[in-house]
Amino acid sequence: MSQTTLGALPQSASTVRDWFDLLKPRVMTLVVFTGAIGLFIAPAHVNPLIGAIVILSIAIATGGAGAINMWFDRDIDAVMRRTASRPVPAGRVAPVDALAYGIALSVLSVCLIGLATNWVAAVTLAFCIFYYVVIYTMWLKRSTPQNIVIGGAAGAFPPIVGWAAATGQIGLLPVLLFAIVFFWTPPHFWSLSLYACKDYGAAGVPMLPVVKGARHTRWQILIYTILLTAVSLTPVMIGLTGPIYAVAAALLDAGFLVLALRVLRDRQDATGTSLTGDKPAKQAFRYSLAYLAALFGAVCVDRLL
Ligand code: HEM
Ligand SMILES: CC(C)=CCC/C(C)=C/CC/C(C)=C/COP(=O)(O)OP(=O)(O)O
Repeated sequence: MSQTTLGALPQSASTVRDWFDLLKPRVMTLVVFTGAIGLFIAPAHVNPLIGAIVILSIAIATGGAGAINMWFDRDIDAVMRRTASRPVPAGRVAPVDALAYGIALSVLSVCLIGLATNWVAAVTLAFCIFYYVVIYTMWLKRSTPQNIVIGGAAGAFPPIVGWAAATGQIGLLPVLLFAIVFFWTPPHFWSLSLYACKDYGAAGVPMLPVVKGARHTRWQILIYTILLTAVSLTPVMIGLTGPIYAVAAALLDAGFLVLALRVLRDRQDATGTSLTGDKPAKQAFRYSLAYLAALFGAVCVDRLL
């Protein structure tokens, strides 16, 4: 179905809920959390009001970028069961309105953080929006199975934004936090894509399991989880974090490695398709969310105590 055809769909009335859903609020919570931790652990005093504005700006940016993503992806979202009832493909919000809403929020977020803090934070946030909308959504998502590896960097910028807002600079610790989210994204998303894979195939999105198959994806999940373990322990190795983070990271990494191994060893047919209803992949996806939240929580506790 072409985007033009969808754009011409008759519209039914939108609700406040639709405008809220355009912001991808559930994903936003964790993105904003990582940005807030970047702000909290920075070695600078931040006025609480300014801190609240920074967190709000990251939330508005994530929401704005999400709305533009939903505008652009309305053709593929209409094909996938998971996304077909979203406000734009379901015809409750006109594509042009979703685009205008996303652009307005994106501009607002950059102005807000720039006026409240500094240009380093504003430029980093603007680049983050650009990366998610243009590099990931418009370019990589539809063109390569490495889409979420390279494009996934978009979701890794918020800790740098938070730190930059507090200090006016980009430090080594937030860069390591960026790297953690970067290496976390493939096991996070590929675990999900193992059992949501058919949808992506139908929509023509070249996600890894669609292009390379489930067996290859299982190996990639394990490889990236090992890389994630190495990266998440780097702050400990170079003395940027202390024992609280060291213990938390070691335990969380051990759990993720066990689950990634279970995904690899899941009972499967010759093509790698699960015979257990993808139970291990579902567990790994859920664990990925708890992992990132707990790891960032541990950095914060470790640095502030
Ligand atoms: C390119 C990178 C990523 C892709 C393709 C991706 C994709 C997805 C998908 C498809 C879901 C399923 C739920 C839904 O329908 O929205 C999901 C859930 C989720 N993702 Fe990601 N994700 C990525 C990166 C991230 C990042 C960087 C974060 C946060 C730091 C994040 C946080 C979450 C959360 C919190 C959920 C659970 C939402 C819920 O409760 O439904 N994701 N992700
Ligand atoms: C601060 C800021 C601007 C952050 C933007 C980065 C961001 C929102 C990262 C989260 C990544 C994400 C939701 C990917 C899913 O996109 P998708 O299009 O593949 O997923 P979908 O199929 O559910 O739409």
